[in-house]
Amino acid sequence: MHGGGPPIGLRRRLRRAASMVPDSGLTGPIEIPDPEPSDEPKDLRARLHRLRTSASGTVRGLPKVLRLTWQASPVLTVLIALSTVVSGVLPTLTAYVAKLLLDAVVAAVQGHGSTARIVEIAVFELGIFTFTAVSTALTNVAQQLLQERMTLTIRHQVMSHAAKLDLAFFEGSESYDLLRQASQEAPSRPLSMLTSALGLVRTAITFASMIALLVSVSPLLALVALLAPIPAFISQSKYGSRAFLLALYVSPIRRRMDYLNSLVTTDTYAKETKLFGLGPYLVDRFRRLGQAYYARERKLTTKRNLVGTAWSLLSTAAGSGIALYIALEAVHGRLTIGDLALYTSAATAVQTAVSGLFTGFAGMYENNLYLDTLYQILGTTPRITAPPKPRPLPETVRGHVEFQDVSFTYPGAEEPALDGVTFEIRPGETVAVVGRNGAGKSTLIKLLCRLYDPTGGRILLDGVDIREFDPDELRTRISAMFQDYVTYQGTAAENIGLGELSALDDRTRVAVAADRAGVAERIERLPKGYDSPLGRWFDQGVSLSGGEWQKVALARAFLRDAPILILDEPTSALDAQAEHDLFARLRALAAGRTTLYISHRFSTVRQAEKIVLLDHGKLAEQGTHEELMRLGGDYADLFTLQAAAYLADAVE
Ligand SMILES: Nc1ncnc2c1ncn2[C@@H]1O[C@H](COP(=O)(O)OP(=O)(O)OP(=O)(O)O)[C@@H](O)[C@H]1O
Repeated sequence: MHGGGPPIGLRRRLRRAASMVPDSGLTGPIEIPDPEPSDEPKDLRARLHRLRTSASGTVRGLPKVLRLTWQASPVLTVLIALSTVVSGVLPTLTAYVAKLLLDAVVAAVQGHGSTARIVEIAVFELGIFTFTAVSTALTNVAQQLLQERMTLTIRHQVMSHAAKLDLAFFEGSESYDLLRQASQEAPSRPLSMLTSALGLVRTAITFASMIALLVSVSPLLALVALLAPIPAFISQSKYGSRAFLLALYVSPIRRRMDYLNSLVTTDTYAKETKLFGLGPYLVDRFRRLGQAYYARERKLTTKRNLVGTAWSLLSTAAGSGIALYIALEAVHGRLTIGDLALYTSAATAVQTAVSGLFTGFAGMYENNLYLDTLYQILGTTPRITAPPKPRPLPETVRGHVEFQDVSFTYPGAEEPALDGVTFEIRPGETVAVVGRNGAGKSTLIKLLCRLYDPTGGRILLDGVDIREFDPDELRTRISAMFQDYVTYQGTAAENIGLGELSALDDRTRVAVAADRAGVAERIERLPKGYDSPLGRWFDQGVSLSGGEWQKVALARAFLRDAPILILDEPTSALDAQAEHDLFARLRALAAGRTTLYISHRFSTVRQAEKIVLLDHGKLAEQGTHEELMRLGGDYADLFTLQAAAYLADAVE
């Protein structure tokens, strides 16, 4: 188990909670599972054991937190630690000075004390109050600054680490929550963890010094002050841990509520929700989920507070009994009025300290669980890395690509996406990959870009296994447009320039790339030309059509002067004319470059020098258009099917 990870019992319960909530966010039952675990022994020994396990896990999480806060700012960390110790002693000191003052006043009233002594104590008290105020202010400043520093440091760490992670991490289903939590929740956690831990230290100091002070007055009083808060402590620990469990159990429900909320309030979904009339259905589901969540929360909050109050009344009764006893003792002169005041403030302080101990620990425990996700992300190492001695890529890559018996199965998948694929692309050749949906075409491209490594076989570039190169360097020799290309919220020039960072500000190169993609004229017509912001995040952003966005993405791919060009369905959103123009230009563009494109449109596919047909991950046919037509196989069938549809339309 991870040092600070949830104990195994909790993990099991969480898994069960997750499995009890339906996978779909849209349908299925909405009830929340009961946070009370039923399959775990509830006797005292089992409870103590659970407490010990979670306590040791939490304590083991501390050094890592200290390292994080130290990294963020050593000065602020020391400042906070110092002020904690000081503020731990201050309440005891204040109580003691108050006792001295009272005793001095009583003595003066009885005629055997001096006013000078009272003034002396009052000045000392003023000093303590001033010191308390200053140290509280300093602690607040240090805490706020440290929080900001920590948030920046951790978000920076998560971002720079995420930038190095493999595509597999992002495409895996578990990563979504991890990344979201690490960037949204985790930054604030280390400081809360540290504050809770320091709070514990402070409380412990107050507690110990108060008890010591009480012992000096009367050991019996010290014992009673120690025992009185126990009932309150027990009820706190019971309901506090339940509240935490509930929070964890309802998080899948809250996530679903967030999702439903975004479906109704986000522009991208608005068209469909309106057309299919989903609004009332989604809103009602949100309402019912919210009700179930609230009902459970209400039950727990009410019970926790009512039962908690009942238990703490016991403590209060015990405390008041003692206060009465001291009062009577003071009347008889066996204790002083100052002792009575001291006991009153000590009893309150000890009681607050006891509940503080619990809250502090519960806070640490909870923070530690969140931090676990942070460590999990920071501990994930990319698998696709450069070999110890990467082979340098030649200055001019010829672009000779060979797939040799390449197989690939996605992590967690049962069926292979590619199965023993062997084919060759000669330098400068243009190859089209065709096949039905899910045949493995995009997977082929991901492997060539080394976004995944084959599970079997190898891919050669100019005769060298691509795993021998540094993947980052390899990727500089490849330019690609993916099926799900990105629409950046930036200007037209930036949208194209991101294809080659060194050319980001080179307006001439950007314009040439735009021209190649057939979008130059459209960009020039925009209000600010290449400086027009695209996308709706901007006040004056221009909304491009789907096909225009695709041309911008193509321009981005064309900007990079790489020996290998990969286009995954480059014309899916283009009109017939634009598609024709693009392929007419592609010939010139692809000259001297190895080009691989995926397309479902056979009119464009037939122009390729070689066509590769994938079927269920296997290479089924390859050759030129004429060869494959003569073969009369799957390609010929698909081509004829599409051509017949066009012809039928033409005849009608
Ligand atoms: N990230 C992934 N994790 C698991 N399985 C995946 C992943 N991506 C794709 N697959 C599966 O791998 C198979 C091949 O997918 P791929 O995207 O390569 O198909 P394709 O030929 O490009 O399809 P299309 O024509 O629809 O774009 C599919 O069965 C798909 O379900």
